[in-house]
Amino acid sequence: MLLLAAAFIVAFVLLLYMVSPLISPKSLKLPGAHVVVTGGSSGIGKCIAIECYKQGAFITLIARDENKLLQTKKEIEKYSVNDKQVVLCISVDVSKDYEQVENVLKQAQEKLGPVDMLVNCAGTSVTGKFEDIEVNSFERLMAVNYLGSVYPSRAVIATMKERRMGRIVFVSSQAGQLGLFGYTAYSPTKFALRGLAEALQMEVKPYNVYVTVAYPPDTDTPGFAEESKTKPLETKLISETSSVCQAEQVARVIVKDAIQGNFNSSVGSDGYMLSILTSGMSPVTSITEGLQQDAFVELYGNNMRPLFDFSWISLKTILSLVLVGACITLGAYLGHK
Ligand SMILES: NC(=O)C1=CN([C@@H]2O[C@H](COP(=O)(O)OP(=O)(O)OC[C@H]3O[C@@H](n4cnc5c(N)ncnc54)[C@H](OP(=O)(O)O)[C@@H]3O)[C@@H](O)[C@H]2O)C=CC1
Ligand SMILES: CCCCCCCCCCCCCCCC(=O)[C@@H](N)CO
Repeated sequence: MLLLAAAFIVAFVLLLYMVSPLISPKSLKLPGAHVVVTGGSSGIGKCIAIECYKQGAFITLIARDENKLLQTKKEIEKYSVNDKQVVLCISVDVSKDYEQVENVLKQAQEKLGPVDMLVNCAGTSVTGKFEDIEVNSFERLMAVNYLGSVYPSRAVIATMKERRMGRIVFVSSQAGQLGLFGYTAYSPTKFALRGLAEALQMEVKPYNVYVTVAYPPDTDTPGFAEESKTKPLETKLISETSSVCQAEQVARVIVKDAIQGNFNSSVGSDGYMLSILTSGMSPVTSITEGLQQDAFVELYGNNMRPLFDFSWISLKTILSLVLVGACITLGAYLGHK
C-alpha cells in the first residue's frame, strides 16, 4: 500500500515535469535580436546591455546624458561576438513626452529592426521620512519610474503583438514587494510597475509576448551610491538584512528570466522568499513555480512576517509555533516508546 502511494507520487511529479514545458513559453533567441535598454548607460541597465551583447544581440541604449551613453557604448563594444553587432545610443528623457519616446523608438527600429526585447530600467530613487520628502519628488519619481516604463512599452507593444513575439521587462525592486521605512516616494512607483505588468501580461499572452518583473535587492551601482548619501539610518539598518549584490549578477538573472519568459525575477535566497511571499495572484509561468508557492507561502508568511513587522507577533505565528512544538513533542514521545 505504502509502495503504491510512493509510486503514485513519483509518477505524478514526473508527469508535472513532463507537461511543464508545454505551458512554459519558448525561449527567446538573443543572437541577432534587437534589445532596447532604457537606463542602459549606468548600473544594472548597463550590465543588462552587456549581458545581451555578449549573447549576440544588437543593442539600443536609452538615457539622457549623451557623454555617459557614448562612454558606455565603447565599453560594451569590447564584448562583441561578431563584426555585425551594433550598439545604438539615443538621448531622450523617457518620462517627459510620449510622442518623443515613440519617435526615437521608431528611429531605432528603422536602423536595427523591430524590438525583440525592451528592458525598462531607467529609474531613480529618493529616500527620507514622508514629511521630509519634497512634494515634487513624489511626482518626479512616479514620472520617471512608472510613466518612464509605460511610454517605451506602449510604443513597442503593437509591433510585438503583430509579430507574435517579444519580451518586456520592468525593473521594479524589493522595495516594490514590500513598503519600507524611508521609501514612501519610491516604493509606490515600483508597486505600480507590478500592477501594469500583471494587467499587460494578461492582454499579450495570446500573442506570445511575455512580461517579466524584476525585483532586485540593493545593488552596487552609481544610483545606489547616490541614494546612500541621504538614506535615513532606519532605512540603512533594515536594508542591511538583505545583502548588496553586484550589478553583473543581477543583470544575468534578469536576462535569463526574460529570455525564458518568467513573470517573476528575483535574486538570492531572500529575494526568492520575498517573491514567494508576495506572489499573490501574479501569473505563474511554470508548474514548479506554482507548486513552490503553494508549499512555501504559509510557511514563510507565518514565520517571517512578524520578524519584519517589529511591533507584533501574529496569532498565526503562535499557532504554527505551537503546532511545530506539538509535532516535536509527539515525535520524541513516539520515538521514546
Ligand atoms: N541599485 C539598486 O540598489 C537597485 C536599483 N533598482 C532599480 O534598477 C534601475 C537601475 O538602477 P541603478 O542601476 O542603480 O541606476 P543608476 O542611477 O546607476 O542608472 C540609472 C540609469 O537610468 C537613466 N535615467 C534616469 N532617469 C532617466 C530618464 N528620465 N530618462 C531616461 N533615462 C534615465 C540614467 O541615465 P541618465 O541620468 O543619463 O538619464 C542611467 O542610465 C532603477 O529603476 C532602480 O530603481 C532596483 C532595485 C535595487
Ligand atoms: C521574508 C524574507 C525576508 C527577506 C528580507 C528582505 C529585506 C528587504 C530589504 C529591502 C531592501 C530594499 C531594496 C531596495 C533597493 C532599491 O530599490 C534601491 N536601492 C534603489 O536605489
